[in-house]
Amino acid sequence: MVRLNVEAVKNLQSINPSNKTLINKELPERAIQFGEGNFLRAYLNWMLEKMNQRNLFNGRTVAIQPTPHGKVVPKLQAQNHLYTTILQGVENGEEVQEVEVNSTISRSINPYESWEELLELAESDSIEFIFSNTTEAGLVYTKEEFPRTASPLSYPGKLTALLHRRFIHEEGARGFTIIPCELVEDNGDLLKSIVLRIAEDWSLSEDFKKWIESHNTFCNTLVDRIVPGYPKENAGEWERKLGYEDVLMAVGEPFHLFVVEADEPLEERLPFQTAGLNVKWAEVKPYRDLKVSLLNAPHTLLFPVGFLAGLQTVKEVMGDEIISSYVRNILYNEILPGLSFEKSEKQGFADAVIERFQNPFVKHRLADLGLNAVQKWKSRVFPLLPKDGTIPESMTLSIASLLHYYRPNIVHDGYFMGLHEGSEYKVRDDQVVLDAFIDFWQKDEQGREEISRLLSDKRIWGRDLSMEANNVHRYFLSIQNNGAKHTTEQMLKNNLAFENQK
Ligand SMILES: NC(=O)c1ccc[n+]([C@@H]2O[C@H](COP(=O)([O-])OP(=O)(O)OC[C@H]3O[C@@H](n4cnc5c(N)ncnc54)[C@H](O)[C@@H]3O)[C@@H](O)[C@H]2O)c1
Ligand SMILES: O=P(O)(O)OC[C@@H](O)[C@@H](O)[C@H](O)[C@H](O)CO
Repeated sequence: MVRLNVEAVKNLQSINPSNKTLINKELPERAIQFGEGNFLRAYLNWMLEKMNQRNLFNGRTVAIQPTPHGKVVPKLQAQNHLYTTILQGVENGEEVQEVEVNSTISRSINPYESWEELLELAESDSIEFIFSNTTEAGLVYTKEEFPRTASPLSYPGKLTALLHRRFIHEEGARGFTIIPCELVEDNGDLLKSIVLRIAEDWSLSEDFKKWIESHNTFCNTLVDRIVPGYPKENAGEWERKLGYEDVLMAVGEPFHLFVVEADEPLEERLPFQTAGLNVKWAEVKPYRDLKVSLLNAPHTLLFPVGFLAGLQTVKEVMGDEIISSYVRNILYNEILPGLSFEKSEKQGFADAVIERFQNPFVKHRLADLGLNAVQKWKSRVFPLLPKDGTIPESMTLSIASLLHYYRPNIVHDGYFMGLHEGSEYKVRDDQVVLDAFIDFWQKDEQGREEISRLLSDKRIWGRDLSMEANNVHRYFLSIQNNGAKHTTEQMLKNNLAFENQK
């Protein structure tokens, strides 16, 4: 079977003239994107494609590999930077499906090999926008040297170097509109503050720092679309249908929401709404609170429980009577009451989340939700806890499950592999977190004292959770002895009995 590339698309277009992939259209490079992961490709690039199809944006982006271990850039290059987006779901009771080839990436750069090629983009007149998605782990301050002739390691380091090149290239140069898509609170403000801090570390001039402030716009954003990415289980089926091999196929749900908070009107330069996309130029916080609390936090909470119960995907979780009741308990009983939104609004959002979790086409793998889970606990779950700091029952059970899930079988550099019912899965998190769990599981036994010590470690959780040690230990033991499903069932029964007594 042929690999997806320009030739393959031309052949398809000769067979099927309704295939409108914009391969022949010369479009200027108008943006840089740090990150080339599934999400960015099935979300931002999909939106750019939609605009290009309507002659609205008329531009392409240059994709930058954010880390030295990236594997996507060579794949993009082997496919002339083309890949397929597959959106599937149920809307108003009707099955919907959209499959198209995305042609919005003009080229891709591995900055660790071609640093100067990246810096040259700073001198381009056509580039106006910088997008990014480097995960929560990428949007962080790292103290590092200014290597000048080689790429800094961090994303903000690369961005600072790029901005600096633009600043010194041309006096009074126009800056960029910088739109980070990482799921981090106040991502634009944070990125700007990190860039300014790095400029300070690197002793760059005051004029440069002023230019960052005055000539560049950093937007806070909120992104929403479930993108499980490559369809591992039925890739062959898709390739037979499509008529080509595509190792970068990205599956997602049709639902999408992009909230962008900008100091300047952007719709004219980025006509998302004109293209019919669900983009709001609005204050991010209310949307973010609702979405992170009712969609991301439940993801983070449900994954270890479902996984230990022998389930693989969110859809399977929703098909399991006990574990789906657990999810509903989290959503409706533990999270919803604490959210300060109008009742019908939060109820409506929660109902929609349940429907999105049930999407029969989206195979959102629990093991993927589990990447960087402790970081996600900190940013998504802890803000939901009651003021007195106590942890509700379902959440406590989730922590106990997380402790089991973070059990190393084989340790590698920067991650470890866990083992459950004969299958391996990857655990990635901050090194300090990984080290603490490696240490915990090396102990002769994981008793109450050890659990309490682990929970009290602020380097892991950012807070002391040891007051929940008894409860976590109880669930931890029950999962060990009776399994996660039975433990969940008991927890729900006890909870119900307790609720009925009140
Ligand atoms: N997949 C989804 O459903 C979805 C939906 C909304 C938001 N998101 C957000 O998008 C992020 C990425 O998801 P994805 O599905 O594209 O994952 P992915 O693994 O396909 O892509 C991750 C990208 O981040 C980069 N990256 C990873 N660690 C990094 C680090 N430490 N420093 C710099 N760059 C780093 C990778 O190189 C890659 O470009 C998630 O963390 C999430 O916050 C995902
Ligand atoms: O992508 P992650 O792993 O950071 O988070 C997992 C999910 O909660 C997340 O991807 C959601 O599906 C997404 O945020 C929906 O917009």
